[in-house]
Amino acid sequence: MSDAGFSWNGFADRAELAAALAGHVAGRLTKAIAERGTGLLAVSGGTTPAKFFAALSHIPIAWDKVTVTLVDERFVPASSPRSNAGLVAANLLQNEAAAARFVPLYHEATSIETAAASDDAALRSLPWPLDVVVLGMGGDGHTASFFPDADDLATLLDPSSPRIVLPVHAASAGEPRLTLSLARIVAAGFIALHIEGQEKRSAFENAMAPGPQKPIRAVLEAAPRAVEVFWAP
Ligand SMILES: O=C(O)[C@H](O)[C@@H](O)[C@H](O)[C@H](O)COP(=O)(O)O
Repeated sequence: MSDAGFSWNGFADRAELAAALAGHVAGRLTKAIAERGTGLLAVSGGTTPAKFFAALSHIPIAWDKVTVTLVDERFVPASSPRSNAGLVAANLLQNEAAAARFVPLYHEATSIETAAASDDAALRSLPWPLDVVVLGMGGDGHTASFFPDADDLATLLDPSSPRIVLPVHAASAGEPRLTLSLARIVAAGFIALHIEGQEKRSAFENAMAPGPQKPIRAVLEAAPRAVEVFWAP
């Protein structure tokens, strides 16, 4: 299956997907390091990526030249079981990948707005654009923390936003979120969407069908290059 906005990569099982996606990401980071001396990777959290993270962590690339950050983060400390930073620390920043520099999004702040503003300033020094971004997707068609019920969703999805990090309030999100802006996500050299299971496949196909635009389709339509979808049953 292929479409202008995406290219479909289906796998027989989740282990095969994890190995393939890890290989693609490692290759893209190696190419970036060769071309510009550094690699910048943003990954998503949630329950899907752990196997992919483990596979990537074992691949011997020049991890000391790679900066890893998050596509989005729940407004919780790394010690929380809800923390994406905690997930990345436990599953990706291990083995060979332990040498990478990690830039988290969460830090204590009086509000999510204050945290997003200080993140926005702090992350400006990273070697943008992203070389690789790995997105997930919820059954409601959200990606990153672009939840369909988010306050001011239009700001989050603004492809011309000057912001790097934005605050998110969405009843369905569980807690306030910090997210990379769509503008930064779609500027990545390689954009992967990692989804697993029939429910997510159906949700993706529904989001691509004519009808009210879901956030995942806003990302695909704003991306200047096809998004590589990685799916296994
Ligand atoms: O913080 C998060 O939860 C993620 O960044 C989010 O965008 C995730 O990719 C989707 O919600 C899918 O989550 P699952 O992998 O748990 O289905």
